[in-house]
Amino acid sequence: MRIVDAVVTPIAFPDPPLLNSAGVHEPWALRTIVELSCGDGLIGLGETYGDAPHLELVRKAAVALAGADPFDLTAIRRTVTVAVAGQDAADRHGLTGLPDTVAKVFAPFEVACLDLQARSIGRPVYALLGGRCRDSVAFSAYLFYKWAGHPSAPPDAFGPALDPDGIVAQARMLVDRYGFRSIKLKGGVFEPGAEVEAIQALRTAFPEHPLRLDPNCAWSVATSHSVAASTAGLLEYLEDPTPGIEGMAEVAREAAMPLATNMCVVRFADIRPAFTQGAVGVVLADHHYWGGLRASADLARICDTWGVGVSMHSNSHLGISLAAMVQLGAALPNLTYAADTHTPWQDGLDVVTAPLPIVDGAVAVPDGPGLGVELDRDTLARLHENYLRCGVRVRDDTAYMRTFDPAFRKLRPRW
Ligand SMILES: O=C([O-])C(=O)C[C@H](O)[C@@H](O)C(=O)[O-]
Ligand SMILES: [Mg+2]
Repeated sequence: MRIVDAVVTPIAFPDPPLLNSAGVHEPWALRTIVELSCGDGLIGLGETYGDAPHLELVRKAAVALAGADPFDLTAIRRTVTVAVAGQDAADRHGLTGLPDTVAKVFAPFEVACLDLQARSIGRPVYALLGGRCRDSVAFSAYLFYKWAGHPSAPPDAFGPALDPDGIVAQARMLVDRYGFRSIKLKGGVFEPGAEVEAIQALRTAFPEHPLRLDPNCAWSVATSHSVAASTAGLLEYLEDPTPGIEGMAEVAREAAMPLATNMCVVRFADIRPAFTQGAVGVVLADHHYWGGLRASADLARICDTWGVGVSMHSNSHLGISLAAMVQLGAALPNLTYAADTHTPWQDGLDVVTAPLPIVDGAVAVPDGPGLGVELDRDTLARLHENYLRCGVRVRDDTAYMRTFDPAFRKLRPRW
């Protein structure tokens, strides 16, 4: 098998005004869809970020992959490394430098190659990751403070959520629709006491659901200590309360609950300092920046060796990413927590013909060949038209927030 065609399509889809410590989601979320074809009717799919500097590198890598063997991921990674060398696509996660850039650019091609490999033998992707450990992969309800709608548009269907009652109503809507069995609140938006009240209200409304709070490093070490003390017994984990491995380690020494992260352990080089200092009890894997599904499985194995739990991180995404997360989640023996997903916020819109449904808070692992999803070409074309027209080229929650509140700044920590 040889790759004869690598098609890279940037897309944009509507996104509600979800608030976080950096600002607010813009009306359009960007993604890039990768299709690898071997000329025999088989197509492998991948999905990644849509920010312009990243897209440019994905395009360069795609050109360089013509003629590559989709089974030779070592050679494909080498080709990607050469194609992106010297061109840093630094991003808002602080991912920067060649190893981080290679991991992010290689990831959608690795997923697409695994999709191709699996399709060519009529087996699901999880079979290439060591086999299936579970029949379904659990996801959590991912709550956000949000405005009623984007200020330039009418209110959206989700409604506002700006206080504990609004957060509980949002949780109720997501739990009723999808059956989620655990709940994560994106914090770092209001002063910490208000967010603790929201957690207390969630605990009263959902006595059995494990709860998580993630302020994306909006708090100092001292504030984190105090929030950890007032949420002891309420949270299954507290995610990224404060910036940096050292700060997290200080908080972890006193916190009753494990600390989780997708911000201070984001590459293999972070593991030793974070784990030796006891900074985190849970790592949120994300194949989009850890370098694909196999690299994420390696991460999970290292976590297991250290007695660190594994969950999964998400950014606004569509159904190819969800399918990749499900295939990975199926194969990870130690996926001990429900994974994050932004899927409900896309309100049914997808780039695949039959999106994997979330039922009873979980996605049943598909047994069909490859990732288990097919591209919806009409929707792909429509979302690409959105991309051409929408004018957004890099996700910038802070700049968008500043159009409404010019004094707003991204402060980490803020409180
Ligand atoms: O767990 C996290 O930190 C995230 O999911 C990061 C995302 O960017 C989230 O904050 C968002 O969508 O605003
Ligand atoms: Mg997080």
